[in-house]
Amino acid sequence: MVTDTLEYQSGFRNHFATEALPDALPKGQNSPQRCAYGLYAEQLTGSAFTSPRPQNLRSWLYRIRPSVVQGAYQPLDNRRVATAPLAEPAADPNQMRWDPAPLPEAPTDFVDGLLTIAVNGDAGAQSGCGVHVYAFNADMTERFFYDADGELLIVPQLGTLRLRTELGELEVANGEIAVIPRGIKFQVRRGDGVDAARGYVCENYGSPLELPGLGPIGANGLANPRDFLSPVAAYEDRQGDITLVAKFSGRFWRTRLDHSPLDVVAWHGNYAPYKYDLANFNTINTVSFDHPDPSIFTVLTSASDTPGMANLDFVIFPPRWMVAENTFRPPWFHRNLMSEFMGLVHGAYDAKAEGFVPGGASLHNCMSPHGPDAETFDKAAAAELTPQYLGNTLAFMFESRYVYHPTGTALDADFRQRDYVDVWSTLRSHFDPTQP
Ligand SMILES: O=C(O)Cc1cc(O)ccc1O
Ligand SMILES: [Fe+2]
Repeated sequence: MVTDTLEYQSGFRNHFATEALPDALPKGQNSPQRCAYGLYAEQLTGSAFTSPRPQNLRSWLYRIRPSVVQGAYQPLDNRRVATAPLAEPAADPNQMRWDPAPLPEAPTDFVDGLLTIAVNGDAGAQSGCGVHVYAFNADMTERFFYDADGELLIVPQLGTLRLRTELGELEVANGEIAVIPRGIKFQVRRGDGVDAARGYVCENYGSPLELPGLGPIGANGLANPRDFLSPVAAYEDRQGDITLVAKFSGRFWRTRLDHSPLDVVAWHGNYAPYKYDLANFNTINTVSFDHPDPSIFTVLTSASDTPGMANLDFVIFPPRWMVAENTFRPPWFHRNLMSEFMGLVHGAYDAKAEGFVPGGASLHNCMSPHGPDAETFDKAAAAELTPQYLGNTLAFMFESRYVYHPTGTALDADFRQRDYVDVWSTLRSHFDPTQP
């Protein structure tokens, strides 16, 4: 358990410079003949060297030992985590919903507590994503992890997380998110007083998440850059019998280290983990009529090769005023090209009266019809349209141009709601050709 308060640097993808010891960062250059304190310089890139400047991501790490000091990797069995493309892709047009994944009884850490719900695209082609839930009750102490297949967008639902990364530590609570860029080594512990933790992870195989363009909204709004927080350098100089787990090309691997990989004394650059408190989202919505498209709630987006068609959009449905006049206010019935995975961080979601609970999930794939359940429809069609504050709510969506393939484990899970489609079955025809 960890109790200290952490320090952060603010700004989305800023060029940060941070050192845990004075003058550990070289001045005016990246790779001096000898680094201060006997450190090794190591560059970590998150883009091609030749990526355009706005997409160019790299950091310089000054560490006690370079990352090459490691043993040989051996395969590590992990049947709970899958990667796209699946050997037997199983997408179907049914609407799907799950209760929260059960919390483990036996000691289970974050890596062992991951369970894949669905994947899309092709990790090897750097497109699509994997959607996992995690449920764990043990801290990683001698185990560290990195993911070469994608960056990890972590959405806690139960229990604060302490993310100990090569570039420093972050604490992430319910209502906040964290992003660990591809390749960064880290371990996950529980925050102070947390017994068991649960939440969602989107493993983005595609281009790194960035802030959406604001178009006519202007220079401010939605997620503002200064609210994104990255850690300050923090290192441990610790020997031990350490295991480094890697997710590489769809499989898990492990190697031995005789030291902690969290040995970066100083770093500078724009490739770093970050966190964001969703309460800082400047929500913009209608003040006249009709329910806007949910793209207006985009927090972060990962571009695909086709402009406007995201590899992945991370969208939230935050607390907000509903004031639309002469309007059916909840989400409308719809069928979309984009595929939608949803989760609930807390409270209730305005399209579903029952059954979609915090920690649960739903999947509405390309062109699968969905929308308000029958109870929500009846209430909203009759509601008095006074200004209404939707306070206790925080849902999110991982929306993608690529169809999600649920894993066999998710399809067969006890916590899958096999009768989900019935939430719409009592919607009856009200049609009367004599009543305009
Ligand atoms: O399906 C959902 O609940 C997500 C969603 C919300 C909304 O307000 C409009 C469209 C949409 O897909
Ligand atoms: Fe939808």
